[in-house]
Amino acid sequence: MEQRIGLLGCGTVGGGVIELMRRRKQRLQSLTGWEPIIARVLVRDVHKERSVSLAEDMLTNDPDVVLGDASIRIIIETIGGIEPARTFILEAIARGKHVITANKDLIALCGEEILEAADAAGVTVLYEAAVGGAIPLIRPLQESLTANAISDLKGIVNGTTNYILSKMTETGADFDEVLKEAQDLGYAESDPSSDVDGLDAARKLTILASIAFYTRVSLSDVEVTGIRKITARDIAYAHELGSVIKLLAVGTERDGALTLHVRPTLIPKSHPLAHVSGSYNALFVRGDAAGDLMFFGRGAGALPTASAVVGDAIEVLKTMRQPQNGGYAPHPRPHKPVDQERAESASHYIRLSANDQPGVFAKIAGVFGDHGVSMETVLQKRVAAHSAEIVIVTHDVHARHLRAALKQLEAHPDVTTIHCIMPVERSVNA
Ligand SMILES: NC(=O)C1=CN([C@@H]2O[C@H](COP(=O)(O)OP(=O)(O)OC[C@H]3O[C@@H](n4cnc5c(N)ncnc54)[C@H](OP(=O)(O)O)[C@@H]3O)[C@@H](O)[C@H]2O)C=CC1
Ligand SMILES: N[C@@H](CC=O)C(=O)O
Repeated sequence: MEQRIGLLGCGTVGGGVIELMRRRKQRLQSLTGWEPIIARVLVRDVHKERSVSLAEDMLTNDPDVVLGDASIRIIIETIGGIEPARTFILEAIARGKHVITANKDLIALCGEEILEAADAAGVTVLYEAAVGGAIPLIRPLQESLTANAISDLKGIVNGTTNYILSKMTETGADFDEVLKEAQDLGYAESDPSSDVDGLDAARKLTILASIAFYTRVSLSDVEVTGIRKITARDIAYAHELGSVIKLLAVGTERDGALTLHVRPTLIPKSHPLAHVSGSYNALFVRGDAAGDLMFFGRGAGALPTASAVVGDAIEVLKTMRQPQNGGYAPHPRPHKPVDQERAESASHYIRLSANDQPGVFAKIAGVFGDHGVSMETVLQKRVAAHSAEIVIVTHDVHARHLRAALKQLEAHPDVTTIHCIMPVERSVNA
C-alpha cells in the first residue's frame, strides 16, 4: 500500500533524500510494509536545476499544496532555519502528519514547542540528521544508553569547520578558499557564519546535552568561540607543539551542574580526535555503566545526511500507529544549573605579540606567575624589528586565574596584542 510523503526543500539534503529513497525502494517496502512515495516537493524556485530528476507536477512553491494534502501523512523538512520551517512543521503536526527534520537550528531553539505539539497531536517527530549527519547519535543517546548517567560529551560536531581546519593544516590553504570549497561540497549552512562562528556546533551541543544529561539546555547556556581567529600561524605553532587545532564541543556534568562550551582546542597528534579529518565528525560519550564510547562518521553532505533522514522515515513508517517522541521533550525533566566556573582546570595555548626587548619574557612570565599560572612550553620568535611573537602552553590552570593574568597582560605596556587563547586537550576524555 502507498504511503505519500511531502518533502519540504530539495537542496543538498532534500536531493540526497530523494536519491536514497529511490535506491532503497525495495528495502523500504519490505522493511515497513508500505510503499513510500515522495508525492510533493516544496521549493522556493520551481525552475531551478536540481541534483535529482523530478516530474514537473511534483514541484511546487505553494506550501498549502503539500501541507494541505490530506493523503500525505509524513513530512520531511529540509529547508533549514527557523521560519518558515517552524510554521510549516507546526502546521503539519496540527494536521496529524508525522515529521522528520534535519534542522538543528529549529530543534535547538524550538524543540520543546515542536515535540510538545507532536505529543499532543499523537504524531512522531524524529531528527537524527540534526546532529552528526550520518552518525547515529540521537537514538543511541535516547534509547540504547538511557540507563546510564552520562557525565561527558566531547567531540567534533561541525563538518565545515573541521574541513576548513583540516585543509588549512594539510595544505596550508587560505581560510576563504577552503570555506568556498566546503560550501561547494554542500557542507556549509546557507549562512556559513553559523559554522565558522561555532553556532551550528553550539546548537548541536544543546540538543545532545538535553538528551544525554536528561535536562533542558538552552542555546544561551553554551559558551561559544568560533574559528575566525585561528590563523595559519596558530596552525604552524600547533604543529611545532606536536598538535592540531580542532573545534571541540564539550559538555560535562559534575555534581549535578553542567559545563557547556564550543571552542577551538589544541589536541596532541596522538589523540584519536586529531585524526578526525575533513567533513568527518566524532563524539566521545562517557556513561557510568557503559564506560567510554566513541561515535565516528560523516557529519555533513547529501547522502550521509540523507542516510539519517531516510533511517528516520523507515522508523516512522514502521511505527506509524505508535507515536514515540522519546528523548528530548515530552516528559518533565529536572532542571540542572549551568555553571561554567565549575570547569575543571585545563592547560591553555596562548599566542601574543610583545615588544622585543631584553627581559620582556621574564616580565610576562612574572604576570602569569603572580596569578599562579605556570608554563609548560614556550616558543619565542622575532617577527619584526622590535616585535616578538610568544606562544605559551600553560600547565593546568583554573579559568579564573588565567582570565586574571590575561586581563593584566592586556594592559601591560610590553604586550601589543593577545591573538589567540584556546584550551589544550590532553588525552581521551581526560
Ligand atoms: N548540508 C548538510 O550537510 C547538512 C544539512 N543539515 C540541515 O538540513 C537542512 C537543509 O540543508 P541543505 O540541504 O544543506 O540546504 P540547501 O540550502 O541546500 O536547501 C534548502 C532547500 O530549501 C528550499 N527552501 C528554502 N527556503 C524555502 C522557503 N521559504 N520555502 C520553500 N522552500 C524553501 C530551497 O529551495 P530552492 O532550491 O528553490 O532554493 C532548497 O531546496 C538545514 O536545516 C541544515 O542545517 C543537516 C545535516 C547536514
Ligand atoms: N553545516 C553543518 C552541516 C551538518 O550539520 C556542518 O558543517 O556540520
